Amino acid sequence: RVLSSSSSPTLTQEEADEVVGKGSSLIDVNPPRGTRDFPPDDMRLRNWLFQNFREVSRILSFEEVDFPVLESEALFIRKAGEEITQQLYNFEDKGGRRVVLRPEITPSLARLVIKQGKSVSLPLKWFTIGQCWRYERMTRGRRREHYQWNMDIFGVSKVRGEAELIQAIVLLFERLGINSSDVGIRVSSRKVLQAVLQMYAIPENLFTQVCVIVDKLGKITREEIEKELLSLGVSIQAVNGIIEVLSLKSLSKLEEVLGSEEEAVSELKKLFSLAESYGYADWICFDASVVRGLAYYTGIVFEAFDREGKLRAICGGGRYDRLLSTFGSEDIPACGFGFGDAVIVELLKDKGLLPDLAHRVDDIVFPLDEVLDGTASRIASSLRKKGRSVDLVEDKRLKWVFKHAERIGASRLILVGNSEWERGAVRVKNLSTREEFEVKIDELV
Ligand SMILES: OCc1cccc(Br)n1
Repeated sequence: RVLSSSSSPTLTQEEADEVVGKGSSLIDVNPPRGTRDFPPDDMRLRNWLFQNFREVSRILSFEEVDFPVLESEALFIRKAGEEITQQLYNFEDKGGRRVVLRPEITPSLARLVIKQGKSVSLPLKWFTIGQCWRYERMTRGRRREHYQWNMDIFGVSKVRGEAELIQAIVLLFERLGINSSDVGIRVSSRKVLQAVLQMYAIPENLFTQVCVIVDKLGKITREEIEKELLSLGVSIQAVNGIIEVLSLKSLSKLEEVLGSEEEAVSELKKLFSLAESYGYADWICFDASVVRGLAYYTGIVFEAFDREGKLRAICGGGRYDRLLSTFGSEDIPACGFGFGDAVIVELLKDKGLLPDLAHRVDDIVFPLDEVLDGTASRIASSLRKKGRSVDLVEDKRLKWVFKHAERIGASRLILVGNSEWERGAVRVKNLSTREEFEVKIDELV
């Protein structure tokens, strides 16, 4: 049996040939449905985006954490009918455990906070960038994986937490060249809906399901929303009241409806006041229709959107003060957001803001004669030890080498030739000034 690296028996060569068919059709070279490869150009763009995520996280003094993509299914079993829990990429592993490829990261963050218990001092501010999965019938041909930047704060109960997170989002956009005329951030609070449900004496235990339904406002018809709410036992008066309040776009109107003593109102006013102090007030707007689709949000919620209205939400988040108790632990106030890697790239494309990230190297070293291949290796090695990126080329015509140098944006072309080498030197061509000169090897830096 052919042993794989994990020394568990895999296919014999004959079995492998049967699978592929000796000399017959090629295997399917595409990645699994709904997933992506990242060839060099795409990987450079992804690294550039993730480097900006990381830099903003550092600037906000967040610490990086990471988790397995594979999690226990139990972490994501929720009864509120969210799309995310109805599309779990779940399966039973060989040990009979129910596991999932995680659909989001917040539950893993909560799990680690609980696990670390008293050993973590609050507040804690963690960030991570990780791949998330869903299993959706490919009828809609949507992706099954994306990468998400998450920033979360545990231990801050005031809206200072949300204000910090929104600044991170604004800083990220500004770093990418996006401004507040391109993108806005809608802000509301689930306490708005909570207050409305109380006005209509709707039982608290329906709150989460109502949130998940009204999150679909704008995505499904008002009739469908009404139907789903009525099926929960919400009266038609309450349905109309809910939709009326959720269509408010003015905080002062909300205050007229709910009163200034209502927590939803005072918290939102505080957040908008902090936004002025942070200097990002022009980015945010109150919009009562924002509830976000995750069951566990309990307070302020927000989402960034492109003002042309062409794209899905760019990122979103909110407060989730009672997530830990759903895992049987003491609650710790928390807030966070998720920022996916797909919509932002569509927005950058639309705005002509994709950066030029061609492959770049410092030097190309090329022996003009194959007997100098050892010398060329020594020169390349010496430059690399000094931290220069070097592309060591051989078996190519000089014409190709010049084209290659242009293509990868090399700064210098270092030609190793017999005559120069006899003088202990090499020929250096500066590819930006086109200057060419001979350099003694021990002076080459
Ligand atoms: O935002 C929902 C979601 C979750 C996991 C994977 C993908 Br693609 N999308």
